Amino acid sequence: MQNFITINDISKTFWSSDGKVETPVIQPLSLSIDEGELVMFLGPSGCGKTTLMRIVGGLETQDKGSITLAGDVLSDPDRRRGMVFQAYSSFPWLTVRQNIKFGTRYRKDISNAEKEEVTDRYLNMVGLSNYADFYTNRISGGMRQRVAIARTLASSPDVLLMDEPFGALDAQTREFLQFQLMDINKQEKKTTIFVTHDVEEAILLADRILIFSARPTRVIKEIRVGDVLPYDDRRNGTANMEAFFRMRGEILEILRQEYRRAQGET
Ligand SMILES: Nc1ncnc2c1ncn2[C@@H]1O[C@H](COP(=O)(O)OP(=O)(O)OP(=O)(O)O)[C@@H](O)[C@H]1O
Repeated sequence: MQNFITINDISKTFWSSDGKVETPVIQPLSLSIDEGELVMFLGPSGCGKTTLMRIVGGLETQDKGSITLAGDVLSDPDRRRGMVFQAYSSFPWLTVRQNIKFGTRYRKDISNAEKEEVTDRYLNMVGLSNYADFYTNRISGGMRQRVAIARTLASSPDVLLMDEPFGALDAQTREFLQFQLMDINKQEKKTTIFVTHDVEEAILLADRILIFSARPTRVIKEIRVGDVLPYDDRRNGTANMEAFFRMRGEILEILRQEYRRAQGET
């Protein structure tokens, strides 16, 4: 479905607690995301990427504008939007398996037996079957993040919202989960918004990269990665490296220019 998520003229300003200092973060901004699309948000630090994602997730309210999901206007958080943050979040009094199963708790579309199957499926997918009965305060941070991702997927949201989910992971776990996410996105056609600082991660994962300006933010560049680097090549590790590095260089230059512009140098 085209325009599965639409962001219509959203604006947001934060105010200091005494109401004297305003920080305009998002000026009227509109964009749309298709069903099954994996869109990466890139932009200078503090430009408003997380704020925009939190507004899409219903965790932050916009001053003006609206968000629709499959035609429905969104407000409060609901099960249709699943969020994964950088900080590892899991319930330490539950085992790995129980944590993941917790994601299925409010699902009415599947039976109890299917909830067990779904739990096992995501437990395997994130490579934690051998740790199923461990409490999550007895596993590493990277493993806890895998639990959080599996739990969110088990809840079967229509949209996955990921805020630097792999930012704190070691290189191997990060790469493993990046490929898992690519597979999930393609197999389940899971619409995903993913915030990152990592240009290479953005190119590896994205159907489309949106580069945001400094505050108040707007989209300054849109890149359909697959036009230059076909998805299968990226997934199989056979991407044209010259094209990869050219795209990386172009993006870094846009970010550099935006940084300088925001500092008043250009
Ligand atoms: N609750 C809040 N109250 C006041 N200001 C806020 C609040 N949340 C965010 N901000 C400010 O809004 C701006 C955008 O923050 P946001 O976290 O959305 O940026 P970001 O692009 O995700 O940054 P980063 O890439 O560094 O994570 C920043 O200047 C931040 O200080």
